[in-house]
Amino acid sequence: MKLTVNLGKDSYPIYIENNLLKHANSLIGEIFSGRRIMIISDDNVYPLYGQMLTEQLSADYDLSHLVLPHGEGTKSFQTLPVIYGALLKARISRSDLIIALGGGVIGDLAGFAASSFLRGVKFVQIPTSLLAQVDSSVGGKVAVDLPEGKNLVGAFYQPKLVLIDPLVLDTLNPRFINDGMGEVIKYGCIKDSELFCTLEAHSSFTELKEELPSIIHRCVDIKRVVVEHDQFDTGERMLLNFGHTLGHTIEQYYHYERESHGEAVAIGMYQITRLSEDLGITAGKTSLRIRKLLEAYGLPYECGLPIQELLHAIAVDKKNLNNRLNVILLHNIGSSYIHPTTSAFFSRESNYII
Ligand SMILES: NC(=O)c1ccc[n+]([C@@H]2O[C@H](COP(=O)([O-])OP(=O)(O)OC[C@H]3O[C@@H](n4cnc5c(N)ncnc54)[C@H](O)[C@@H]3O)[C@@H](O)[C@H]2O)c1
Ligand SMILES: O=C(O)C(=O)C[C@@H](O)[C@H](O)[C@H](O)COP(=O)(O)O
Ligand SMILES: [Zn+2]
Repeated sequence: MKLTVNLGKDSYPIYIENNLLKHANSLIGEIFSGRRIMIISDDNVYPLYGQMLTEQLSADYDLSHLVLPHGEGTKSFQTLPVIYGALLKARISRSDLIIALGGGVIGDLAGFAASSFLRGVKFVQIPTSLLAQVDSSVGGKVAVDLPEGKNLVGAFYQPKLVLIDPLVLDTLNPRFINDGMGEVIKYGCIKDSELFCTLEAHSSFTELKEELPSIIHRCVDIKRVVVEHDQFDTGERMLLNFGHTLGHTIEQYYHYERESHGEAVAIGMYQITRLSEDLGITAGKTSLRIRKLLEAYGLPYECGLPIQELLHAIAVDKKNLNNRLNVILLHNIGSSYIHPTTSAFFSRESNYII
């Protein structure tokens, strides 16, 4: 399956196919005619898939690689000099290429390094986690975290190519399968009630496996359309942030060490919907449907934190504009909108526990 993200001169193809990694070479050759390639990966993924890639590419290119420790802690400002140093050592120039081989951490981090090194080096996304395949490898948001908040330093920088091989998910830890399902459920909530119903009908990842390539395709296609309409996140793209206002603050509160991104977003989606349902904004029973689906796919829906604890981190959310906190709410499943509000939305009951 092939999709194209149409963004004028920044357009790029996305391929989704089992065993794609085995012939990545030819697809990379279609978009890159330079000499040097640096593969950036982590210490879980590179031992599994690095060789498959290097065996194909080493005949045609000067290859180097950088393997970083896995985990969200690596997606930090402190890792950037390590990457820039490796790029300099490998003599990567603007005519060369960076390949991000890994989950969302590697994609966001290597993508940001690619956007900033020499003011921009081409990069390719080879996402290996479910979350990265359905969400982070597409759309060009690249970033690192700061202690004060998620993704606070970043750029919009589109890849030249995205290669999605669903078979690599066979080696992914079940926790991170569930994690990726958090973003899949998000797409159902914001844009696709049919997808949501399909997920309800299967009610576990094992049952869903046969349909996985088409589910990945559906999610990527939803994101493609949104990004084509609003690449720079000034309107419709904010809908992709459903559950993230609370989700990002939960991640930050626990120093990016407790809830994974998908888990935190899962809690965020349920809790914001519970709040908006209480306010009569969202149709009754919507939060219950979300909660049941999160439970079925092994995701949390609460974390026991008083919402007061999160207010300062909510204040640095990137959707906040002109002193308005823009939160993403649902009318009902499949229908989302941007709700401009203030911190009173979150603090009207001071002891609200999420
Ligand atoms: N840019 C975006 O649009 C966007 C969208 C969603 C999430 N994100 C970001 O993505 C990050 C989370 O991504 P993630 O969930 O992929 O985390 P991750 O990159 O940490 O990957 C999860 C874990 O799985 C391992 N792994 C990855 N692929 C594997 C495979 N095939 N086999 C075995 N192990 C494998 C990794 O080493 C890691 O331990 C967060 O930082 C989040 O903010 C960005
Ligand atoms: O691509 C987008 O736009 C998204 O919001 C997708 C989110 O799933 C993702 O977590 C993104 O990194 C959040 O971006 P941020 O702008 O809230 O940092
Ligand atoms: Zn996300």
